Amino acid sequence: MAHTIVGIDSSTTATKALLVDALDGRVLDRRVVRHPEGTAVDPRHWLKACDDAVGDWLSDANAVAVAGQQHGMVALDEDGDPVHDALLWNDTRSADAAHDLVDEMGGPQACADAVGSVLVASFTATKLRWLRDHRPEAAARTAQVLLPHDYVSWHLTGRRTQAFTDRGDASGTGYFDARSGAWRDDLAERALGRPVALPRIVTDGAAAYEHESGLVVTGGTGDNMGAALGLGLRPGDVAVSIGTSGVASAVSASPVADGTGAVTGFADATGRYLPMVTTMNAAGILDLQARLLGVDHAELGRLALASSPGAGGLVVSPYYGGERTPNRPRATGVWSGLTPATTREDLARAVVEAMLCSLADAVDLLRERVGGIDGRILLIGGATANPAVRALAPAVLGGPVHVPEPAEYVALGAARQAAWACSGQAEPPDWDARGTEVLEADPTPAVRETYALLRDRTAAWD
Ligand SMILES: Nc1ncnc2c1ncn2[C@@H]1O[C@H](COP(=O)(O)OP(=O)(O)O)[C@@H](O)[C@H]1O
Ligand SMILES: O=C(CO)[C@@H](O)[C@H](O)COP(=O)(O)O
Repeated sequence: MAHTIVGIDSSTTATKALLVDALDGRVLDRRVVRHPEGTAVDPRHWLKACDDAVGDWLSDANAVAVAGQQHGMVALDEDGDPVHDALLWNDTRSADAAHDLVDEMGGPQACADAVGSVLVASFTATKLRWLRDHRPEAAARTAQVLLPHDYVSWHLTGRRTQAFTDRGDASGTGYFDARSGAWRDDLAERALGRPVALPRIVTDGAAAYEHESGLVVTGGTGDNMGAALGLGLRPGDVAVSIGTSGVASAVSASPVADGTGAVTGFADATGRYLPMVTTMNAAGILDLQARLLGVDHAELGRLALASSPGAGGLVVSPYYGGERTPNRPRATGVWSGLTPATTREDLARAVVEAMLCSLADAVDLLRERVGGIDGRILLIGGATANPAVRALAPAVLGGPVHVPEPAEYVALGAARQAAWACSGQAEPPDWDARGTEVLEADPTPAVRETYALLRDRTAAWD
């Protein structure tokens, strides 16, 4: 029998599927199917994208797992059909609901103590509250709430079992106690205004469902937990992901409850925790800048590298779509320092520097609020392919940056979880670590200083 595993990343922009050798984690094939754009999406698109990406791989595979964009609200009726578009992690319409829920829970620290994180608009609970207040007829029909990865995993079982999730993704809902690993049904009910069914929690590395063919479906996890598993993230290291979101994350043996809200105290996919700092404006602002300049990513990178540190005095506050870190859901982008001498090269450089400054803030917050993070910075995610991002990352982050060999680490993490379930072992399989390139550059602290000035000056403008 073939020993193959399928790992799926159902991300914000696309479904990325990997066919992997179960024994050593070698990637045998890879497919990508894009998702619709926007922050509210009919979740059935993800099922079709999954089917199209996976094709006939499952007929021969031993196991499959899905890791998915965190937090999205998939509200389903009694028949399992969506009552509303899924509101994604980067949809900020529930910012007021987040504020109200945190107050109702007794304030930020009490909220973090209860669920591991201080709720912001990204969290599923806030989206349920928005549904209650703005789409009451849809809220009244909601029988079950799933996360994006749960919805796709359930589909892969043919819906022959009760829907399921894992503690990693559950910890991003706002109605799950990350410390004890149990649902807080009362908080889900309080958010939606009525009782609602939640998926069963599948233990890390366990099978959630086995088809008659022998194909095992495992619990899956959130995309950032998947990336940590795929990378084999070690204690002390920080993974910096530059996808639609910007993320700084680290594994931790103990739970984190940061009442300032900067660090979200998620669970991971191996029985530990994954404290994280997340930004909402990462690769997307490079995409927009490339469009505005009428160039592709390669040319954007070339232009940025042809400018100089500080982009000729141009500084950007990159919170174009509202921001989560800092918590400024109504923010828009701000450019400062345009002069008659500003060049296209400066316009490209300024956004790359701004995006990296925002990630450097995220790394600093993680290091300040979580102990023992003194290891490597590992850079992953789509925008890591950009030569300007690679060249400027060590300069802006102020030290060496390790870039693991290009791979879909979220999908690889899902595959590793699926292989783990087949192995029957207590720990995930010890697949060979991928090679890492070390990037170094002279630090440019002045770039971060001017960024911080603009960030703080514009805080009152939202
Ligand atoms: N060479 C590049 N330079 C800059 N951004 C890039 C490059 N290649 C891909 N991207 C961007 O990376 C993002 C996708 O990254 P990915 O980690 O897959 O994100 P997500 O998990 O949100 O789907 C997209 O915004 C894409 O345009
Ligand atoms: O909201 C978060 C983490 O809390 C995001 O990291 C989402 O999980 C989406 O990730 P990408 O699609 O950008 O990878």
